[in-house]
Amino acid sequence: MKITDSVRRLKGVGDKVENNLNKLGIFTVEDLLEYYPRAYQTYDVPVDVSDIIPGKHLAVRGVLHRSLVRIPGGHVEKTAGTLVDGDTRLQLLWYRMPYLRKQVIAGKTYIFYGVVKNKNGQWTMEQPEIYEPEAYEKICSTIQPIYSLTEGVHQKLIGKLVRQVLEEKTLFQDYLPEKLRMEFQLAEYNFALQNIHYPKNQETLTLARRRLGFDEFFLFALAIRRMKASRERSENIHPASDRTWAEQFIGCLEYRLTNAQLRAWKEISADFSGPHVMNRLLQGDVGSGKTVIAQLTLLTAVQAGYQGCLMAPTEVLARQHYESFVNDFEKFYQKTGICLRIGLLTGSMKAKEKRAVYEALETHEIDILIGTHAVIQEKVHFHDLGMVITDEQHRFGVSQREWLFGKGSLPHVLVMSATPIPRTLAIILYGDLDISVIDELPEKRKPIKNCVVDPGYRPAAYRFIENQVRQGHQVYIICPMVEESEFMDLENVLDYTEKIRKILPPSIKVAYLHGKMTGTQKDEIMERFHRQEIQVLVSTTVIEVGINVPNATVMMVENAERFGLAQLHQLRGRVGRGDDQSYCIFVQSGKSESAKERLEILVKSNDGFKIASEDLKLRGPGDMFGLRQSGLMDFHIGDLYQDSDLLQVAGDCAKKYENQIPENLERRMERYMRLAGNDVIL
Ligand SMILES: Nc1ncnc2c1ncn2[C@@H]1O[C@H](COP(=O)(O)OP(=O)(O)OP(=O)(O)O)[C@@H](O)[C@H]1O
Repeated sequence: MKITDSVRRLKGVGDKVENNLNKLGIFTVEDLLEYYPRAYQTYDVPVDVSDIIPGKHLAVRGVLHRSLVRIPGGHVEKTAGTLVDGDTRLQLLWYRMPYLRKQVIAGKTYIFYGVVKNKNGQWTMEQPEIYEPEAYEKICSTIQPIYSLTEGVHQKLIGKLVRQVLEEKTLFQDYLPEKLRMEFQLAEYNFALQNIHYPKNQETLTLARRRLGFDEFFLFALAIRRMKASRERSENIHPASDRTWAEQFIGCLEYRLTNAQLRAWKEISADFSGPHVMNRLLQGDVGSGKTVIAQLTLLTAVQAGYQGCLMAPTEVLARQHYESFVNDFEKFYQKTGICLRIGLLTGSMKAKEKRAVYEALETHEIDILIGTHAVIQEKVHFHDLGMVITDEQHRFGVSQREWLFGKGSLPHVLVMSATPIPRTLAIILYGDLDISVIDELPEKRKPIKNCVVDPGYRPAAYRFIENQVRQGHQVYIICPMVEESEFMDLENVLDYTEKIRKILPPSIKVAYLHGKMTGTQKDEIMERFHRQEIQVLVSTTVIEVGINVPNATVMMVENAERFGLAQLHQLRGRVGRGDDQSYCIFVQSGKSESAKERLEILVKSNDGFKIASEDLKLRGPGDMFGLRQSGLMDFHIGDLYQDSDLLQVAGDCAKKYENQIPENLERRMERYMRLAGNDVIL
């Protein structure tokens, strides 16, 4: 067997299973081995009912004195049973599993595995796994993997297939020389694979994770270094030396650019007149003012006679940029008489509208095109594209390269990023790009006032919100779910909107926004929010990136404990974008002290990188696969924030051993580049 073989080679994989595995992105044996568990379960020694500890995964031993019964009522079919031990009773509850009533026999001893919660005043274990004592014995004191699943692929199947491959002892040769492994304290590769799937104990799991995380970062860093070394910087065929429009534009702004913005602009502007095409990263924390730099850049390209294009990661954001560009360049026109023609192209536009945009681009009747990535890649032909601005999640891969360069236009490229990463790490990750950093917020900005509260604070929060709206401001409320779920007791956008409409006076317009709405519906809501026709927007995290409504001054996050801190930091970045004092209310449901402590980090700091890194320290390495930070450069295991030390090690190692690494690593390098969202970077 070779690792590049199809999973079809494995015992137990026929057409149907293969198809289902493919849905999970598993095509080859290697894909399967790198389909790492999303979490682990520790199967401890069983306890008696009287010894249960709520809130923890537990194995409880007990005899059901009566058969399981059906619980009437509710939307979902329920089956229940009760374990009794002296005065303590534990209710066992299963949803949609009526067959258990026949399988589980009264009078027999079982082990029930799950989390004990207080449900309506009763200790309850929901959806417990059921084991006969002999079966439990086999897994007792082990750490078992939990894989993400899809229809037709269950835990046991993946486990069985993975074991089958792991038994092939000769499958992998560690490509890292032993000397290097020793120097950087890295486990051997086969050991790591074995222990990431079936850890012997917590310690071997930590070692495995470190090694495999290292591999991802190392090969990625190596690929970036090789690319940088091998790439001959293309010639600058779109020089632009006249800055007068940009200077006029700066003169028309209602605010002064910060020193950091001016510095970034100077660096970008120097690229325009340099000998090589621009390939630059513009990095700045939330709300630091990257958009105006993008405007200056595009304006300068247009002044030199070229077209420019700005690609946004979502439709909502593309439209928002479009509206603000049209607005800002209209003001510019009023003051200077210089007219820029802006176009919009998104997936949800009608075919006829799109055709009109294609035509206008070819005939150069549009100077700046704003759109999403999806549409821009296909049928678009520019007359002379000189400048492309994109975001970090969409650095260009092979297909986009064809699109960009196939037409011989060789434009400048500026990549924008709001991910707060220290420069040393940015150099490893973006080593192929020049880097400009906006490390300063506009001077008039007042720091956001934050608080972490429990749900009992809501009435006061609503009064506060009402007050802010009376003063002309707007409010976001974030819920983790779109609609109610019987499995998770979390706030959801639809019910919350209904509830808060009743609580707030009718003059306050409340609307909702979530990812299941169509593009047009979302646009409509966002436009109305921009126009201040909506004062309170209840939303999922769809508004996480980029939304800019400076009039919004309150962000209330329900079930804040459910989110990663980096994500909460991005969310919080939606307020505090204007001169007014802004507020962020994190509502923590549940009493967990550690969750509160985590959220307090946000209250204390506004430094995105520090926040994400502190988060890890608090949670400790035991929670390695817990809440991931928001998904920039999704490596399988490595997380930029949690593993920043490892990234640094991998970067150092790539630098030091660049020329001593075996030749045949190309395939794997490419693999990790693709993983991180970059086929091959320009
Ligand atoms: N120097 C400045 N002084 C005052 N306000 C500014 C300055 N620069 C930008 N702004 C304003 O700050 C707000 C945020 O800027 P912008 O939308 O460019 O942020 P961003 O860097 O793109 O942030 P994010 O990554 O969160 O989208 C905008 O309303 C913008 O007009």
